[in-house]
Amino acid sequence: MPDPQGLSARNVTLDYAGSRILHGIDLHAARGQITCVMGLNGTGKTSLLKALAGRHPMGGTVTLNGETLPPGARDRALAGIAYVPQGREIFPALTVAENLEVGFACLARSDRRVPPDIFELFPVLSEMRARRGGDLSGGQQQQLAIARALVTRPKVLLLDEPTEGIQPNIIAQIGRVIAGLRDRGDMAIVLVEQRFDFAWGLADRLIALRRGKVIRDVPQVEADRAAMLTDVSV
Ligand SMILES: Nc1ncnc2c1ncn2[C@@H]1O[C@H](COP(=O)(O)OP(=O)(O)OP(=O)(O)O)[C@@H](O)[C@H]1O
Repeated sequence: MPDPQGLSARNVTLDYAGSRILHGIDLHAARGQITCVMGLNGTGKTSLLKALAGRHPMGGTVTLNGETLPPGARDRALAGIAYVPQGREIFPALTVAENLEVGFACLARSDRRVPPDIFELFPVLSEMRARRGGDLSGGQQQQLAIARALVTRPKVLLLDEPTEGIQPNIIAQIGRVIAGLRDRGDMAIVLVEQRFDFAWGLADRLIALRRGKVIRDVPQVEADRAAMLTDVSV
């Protein structure tokens, strides 16, 4: 029985300059699970995450644990939605510590500290606290982007292609961190991912998008690997 707690989207639509990109998306990302969204390039995966994060105007509704969320990135962040964008968006001239502190903006003053478990999850960030974000490798920047999102103690973590441009040993490490966050049981994770095997290995639920519509939405244990692969790559 899936946990009814989590993030639900109903009939989400999104337009760019009058051109419809998302055509009424429904999804539920349960707390304590990884919901993986896959699909071809340009099919609307990033747009969907931006809509959920309040980064782009959308139609439809988004609820978190049954409460309807307001529009807008700041209010969604305050409600517990954290977004790790494609390309990471690290501030290159700020140090690792300063990049992490960017996450403080949506925390009460008394909560403005980096939880110590962040450095347990990403020991390299502890070693590199004083280094500039721009001096980090791609894999280190990805770890910093996820850590910055975790600083806000989110209820929902939206991850856009965290393995893009990253070497295989770091991909495996990032996979272990994402699985570990899921296993804590208190967060709904939505993962947009192009690497099929990575997604297949991590996901509890798989959603295939095509041309801005959900064409498959299935628990991983019930999914047909070949059918899913066809959905997201042909
Ligand atoms: N700011 C924008 N203005 C206009 N069109 C856009 C904008 N951003 C994306 N698009 C278009 O919207 C469609 C969906 O793009 P989106 O980036 O959401 O897809 P995606 O599935 O994440 O692709 P990718 O895997 O390449 O990142 C594409 O046709 C893209 O060209």
